[in-house]
Amino acid sequence: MTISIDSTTTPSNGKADKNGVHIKNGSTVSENNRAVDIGIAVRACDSEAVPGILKEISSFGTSPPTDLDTTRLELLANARALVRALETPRETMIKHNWAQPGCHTAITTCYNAGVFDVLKGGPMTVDEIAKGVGKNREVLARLLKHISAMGYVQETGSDEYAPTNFSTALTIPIIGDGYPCLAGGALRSGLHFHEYMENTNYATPNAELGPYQDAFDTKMNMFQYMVANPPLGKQFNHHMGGYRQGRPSWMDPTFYPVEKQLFTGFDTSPDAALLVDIGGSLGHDLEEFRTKYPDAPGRLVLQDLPEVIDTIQHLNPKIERMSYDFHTEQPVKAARAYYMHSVLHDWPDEVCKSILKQIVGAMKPGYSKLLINENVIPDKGADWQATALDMMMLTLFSSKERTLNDWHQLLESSEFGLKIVRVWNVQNSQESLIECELA
Ligand SMILES: C[S@@+](CC[C@H](N)C(=O)[O-])C[C@H]1O[C@@H](n2cnc3c(N)ncnc32)[C@H](O)[C@@H]1O
Repeated sequence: MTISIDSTTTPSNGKADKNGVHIKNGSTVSENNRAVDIGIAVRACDSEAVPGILKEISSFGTSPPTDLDTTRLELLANARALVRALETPRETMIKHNWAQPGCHTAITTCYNAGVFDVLKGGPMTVDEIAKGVGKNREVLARLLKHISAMGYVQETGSDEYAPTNFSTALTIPIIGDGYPCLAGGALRSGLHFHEYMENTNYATPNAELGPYQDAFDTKMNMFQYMVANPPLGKQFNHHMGGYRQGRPSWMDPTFYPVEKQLFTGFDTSPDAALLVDIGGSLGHDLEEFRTKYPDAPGRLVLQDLPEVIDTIQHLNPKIERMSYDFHTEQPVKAARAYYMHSVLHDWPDEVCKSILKQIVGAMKPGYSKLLINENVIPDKGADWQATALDMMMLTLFSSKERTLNDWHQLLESSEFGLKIVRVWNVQNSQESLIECELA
């Protein structure tokens, strides 16, 4: 069967451009669709691939060691490939447009209502859950039904649910807070991005008046907006603590030889700084460093905006808290290493240069290092988590996850006199450690 779109019919409140493309509310529909048979939308996306994927999966045996992250990730990649191959395009389209956004909505609302905290003691009925959280039963029942249909809580009876490891993990604030934080202070920008691009004729987004400012009708950047709209700021800081859990960490000896690169040759004078974490949020990285290297010499300094530093409740007393705006003079001079984790990706090159200028001004030639913990997007075969983050950077900050070439261009720009000494990485890590020194 062939569907046809009547080329003489323009949507009543839409318009057609000179290519015959219908434009309505910022969306476009190409008339080329007329050539495609609807049958393709209702058959498995790639039945021919299914036997090969199943063979690959069966090669893992009946009880693969899923505690080994490499095995687990390979199996997961195959399982995802199997789902994509078996789903029809129509099903995938419905999943993207109804099921996944609906699931995010349902989880966010239940999370804010405290449902997952109560459900931890389950199985329990919706009546019991609604009573436990003191909220409207009718809506909770519908939200839970969708979360269950998506497989994230377990249905144990009619309007009765049991927790899963996923729903229980949501009760840890650094895991669960990502939902209300992104729902309230971020995702709107992505939802309106296509309109922003249409309105700007697909120009590279502008950082001052970008998609975020457009969608949120604000002059603030995302950090400022979240701080100005509590509890988004606090939730964002939790999210920063959560997204990195379980990933390979640069401070592990198999990733970066910390002792050889940082401790050897360290200036042992009393006020010498070992590591300055710039834009370090609540200090999760320095906490991890302190735990992994309890006898490390020198000061550990945590720097972030005062609104963030002032919200820190628990921090190892050996870590110094310092309110600092990274566009101003770096107060800690000649540290062994200045460190930034997921900071430069938030900003376009011009803003990064302002941040880098302050660091370079404080570095001691032949001694100080700049350590950047970020994605280095490969030319081929990029990881989906890294490209997902790139979409966030594009729509939230008009910035990007950088390729190796991008990093060379930014960091080795002649105005700084920096050179990349080495890019460190390990298997299964989306992030790298880019080690720089003054040239
Ligand atoms: C994406 S978060 C990364 C946080 C942390 N490094 C991590 O990886 O979990 C970026 C951090 O930069 C901080 N930041 C934004 N603007 C800043 C500024 N002008 N000066 C200092 N820190 C800033 C934010 O408050 C936030 O904590």
